[in-house]
Amino acid sequence: MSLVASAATLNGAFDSIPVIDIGNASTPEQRVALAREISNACMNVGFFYVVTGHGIPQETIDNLFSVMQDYFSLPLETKMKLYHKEVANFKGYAPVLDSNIDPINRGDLHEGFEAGWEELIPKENDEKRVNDGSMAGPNVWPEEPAEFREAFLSYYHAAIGVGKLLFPLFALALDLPETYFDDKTRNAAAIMRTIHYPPQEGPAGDNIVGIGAHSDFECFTILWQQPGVQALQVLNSEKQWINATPIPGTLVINIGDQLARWTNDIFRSTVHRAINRSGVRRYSVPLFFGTDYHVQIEPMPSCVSPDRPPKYESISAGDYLQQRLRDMYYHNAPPS
Ligand SMILES: O=C(O)CCC(=O)C(=O)O
Ligand SMILES: [Fe+2]
Repeated sequence: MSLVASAATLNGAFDSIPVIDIGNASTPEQRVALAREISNACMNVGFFYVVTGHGIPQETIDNLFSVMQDYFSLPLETKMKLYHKEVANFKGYAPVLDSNIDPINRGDLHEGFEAGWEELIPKENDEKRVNDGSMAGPNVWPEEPAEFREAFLSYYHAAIGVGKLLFPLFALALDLPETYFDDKTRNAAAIMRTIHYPPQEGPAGDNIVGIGAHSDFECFTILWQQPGVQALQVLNSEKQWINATPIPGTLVINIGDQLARWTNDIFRSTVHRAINRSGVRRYSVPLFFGTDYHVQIEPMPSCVSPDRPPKYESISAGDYLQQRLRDMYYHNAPPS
């Protein structure tokens, strides 16, 4: 069955999020079977958990979790020294209510710290940085906790490894050669955020939630969420919010708008939100994985048919991302 025909059989009325074991993918047969599972998840849900084989050591996760807790406990004025509206492309610190991802809301009840690609041992001429085009700009790092940069980047590079495992599987899932994305993802354009959601006790419906209903901007997101604290919810086609309960030892993967555009919405970029009503602080770490920023994104031929004409114009990945970031952060007063 063609991709377009398969997509037409799936209606997005899921009531749970699939868990996919990416550990057994060494033989061609295993890879094809795995790609089929991924394809179904992307066409019907747009979200899945990956279990085993993601390869991020527990110690790397624990170290990041520990520095995040220390960092977000610092006084606001210390964190505001790296305010992200004064840093290129929004790297650095964003305080609570600074972003508003859902225009019907008043603000997102979380604070975050964001950085992009950087070698752990700094390189004088890091070609990956230089090639970032419209998204270029160095990272900034807090002075304390002292281990913050190392813990952040160690996890970052491990998560990039997960993205590199997934792109060939997405290609197979789209009936493309496994190498299809290789020359489009040389610089692994990826921005990672560490996020702290304070517990929320106010009335429901006051238009402030942890992060309002939205879809992600890049190709796909690799999310670590703190075990034991439920907050993330995913919207199905029946307009029901389905809990993406943290499952220890897994990462959550979700399709973003760039891959949805590329696949003419055959892969779903599903709306989600996070509300922390647990009574305790909650931490999460999304890494937004994209293509190189100069890559043009337009519906691919295998995802277009007479019944499914192209839904999107061609746009460069970097320009698209910049526009979406501006809309999110300048929700009250757009920059002139
Ligand atoms: O914190 C979460 O669980 C989700 C975060 C998220 O959706 C985002 O940052 O785009
Ligand atoms: Fe998101």
